[in-house]
Amino acid sequence: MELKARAPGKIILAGEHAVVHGSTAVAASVNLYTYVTLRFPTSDENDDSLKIQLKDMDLEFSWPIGRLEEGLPGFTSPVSSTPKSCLPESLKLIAALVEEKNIPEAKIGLAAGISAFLWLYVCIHGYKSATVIVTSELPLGSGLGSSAAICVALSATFLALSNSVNLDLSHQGWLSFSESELELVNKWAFEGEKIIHGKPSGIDNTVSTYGNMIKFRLGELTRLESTVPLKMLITNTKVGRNTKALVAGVAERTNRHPDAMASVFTAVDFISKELAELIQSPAADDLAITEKEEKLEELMEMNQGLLQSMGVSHASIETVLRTTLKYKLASKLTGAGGGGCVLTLLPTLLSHTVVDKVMAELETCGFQCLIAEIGGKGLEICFEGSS
Ligand SMILES: Nc1ncnc2c1ncn2[C@@H]1O[C@H](COP(=O)(O)OP(=O)(O)OP(=O)(O)O)[C@@H](O)[C@H]1O
Ligand SMILES: C[C@@](O)(CCO)CC(=O)[O-]
Ligand SMILES: [Mg+2]
Repeated sequence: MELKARAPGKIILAGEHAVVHGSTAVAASVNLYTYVTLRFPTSDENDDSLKIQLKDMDLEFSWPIGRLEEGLPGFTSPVSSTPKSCLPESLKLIAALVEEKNIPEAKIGLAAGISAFLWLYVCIHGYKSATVIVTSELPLGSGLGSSAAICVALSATFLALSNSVNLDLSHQGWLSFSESELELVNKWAFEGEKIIHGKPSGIDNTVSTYGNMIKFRLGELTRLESTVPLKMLITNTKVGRNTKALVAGVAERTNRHPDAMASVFTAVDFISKELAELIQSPAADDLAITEKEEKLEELMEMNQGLLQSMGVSHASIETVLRTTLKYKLASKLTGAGGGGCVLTLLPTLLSHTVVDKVMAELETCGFQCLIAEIGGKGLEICFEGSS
């Protein structure tokens, strides 16, 4: 039996980092996906190992089942219906199993993703042979939620072939999960994100699971329907960074300046709530849309200023801000910052010539530009051969 899942990346329109500290944030899925295929060997294949193939990087890691039983004991009767947190003792055992694979130094960031994979798999399927294949359209570690997308896609394939989910195996093409199944996948994916991020808010896995646009606060999501088209230019500065370290940096700054940072988080909360109201309020004509876009630009600028005061901007992000401002366009970082991706609102009436010019200028700085569709579908699965 072979099954494939795809889970989208995301942009955060307002509220990253502050959301970890209890503020509201607004996020939307993007039409770039991580794909995970799960295959159990047939009895005559005689394959007694757990393998993960990272196709885009031409890497494969594999553990004999006996090595998993010995290195990560206690999973002879796995439970897929109750998401389990990976405690520090188990994380140490997993780290040892990953270390044995001698991941090339330049790709060492992958260790976190491989650890999340091992945890989710062993919790849900125990010591069962399988091959897992991963491909992704998302840049890794760039603020577009690659860690959440892989955790959602892994959890979905593992759960779909467990006894916690009932699926129509004859369905052709991409298939959505039921609400209760999505909730279960999202909870497991959050456990994976905890391994990668340390202290995630859960917004990234939630928007990847459910898709569309959401308002999120303290684990609670509200679905949003935008009345404006919302076209965003995404500029990848290609400056590598790691969400776990950036989230930890904001927590340290909060410990040093608790009152000042509490005010920053409160300001972000108001910005996110206003932004959510704004994008949902009716817009009768072009004038109303333009007015909304202007307000949205102001909120993005204010949020960026507050992200700077949290210490998560970067010289490359500032270069994008300065460049887009020359064309009177507003931008903010998206995701964890420290490099990674920047969003620029492209107003509805903006001419193609200006868009082309700004993109060309950003690209001469060595950045990569893309205009992604936002607010599309969330997690979907498909039985191989039918997509
Ligand atoms: N396709 C993938 N294959 C293997 N590991 C992956 C994959 N996608 C993500 N990861 C893991 O997630 C890490 C990147 O996660 P990180 O949270 O730092 O960035 P991000 O999720 O892309 O951005 P943000 O959290 O700001 O949205 C990678 O270093 C790797 O460990
Ligand atoms: C930086 C952060 O707020 C968003 C990363 O996309 C972390 C999180 O919410 O888990
Ligand atoms: Mg991430």
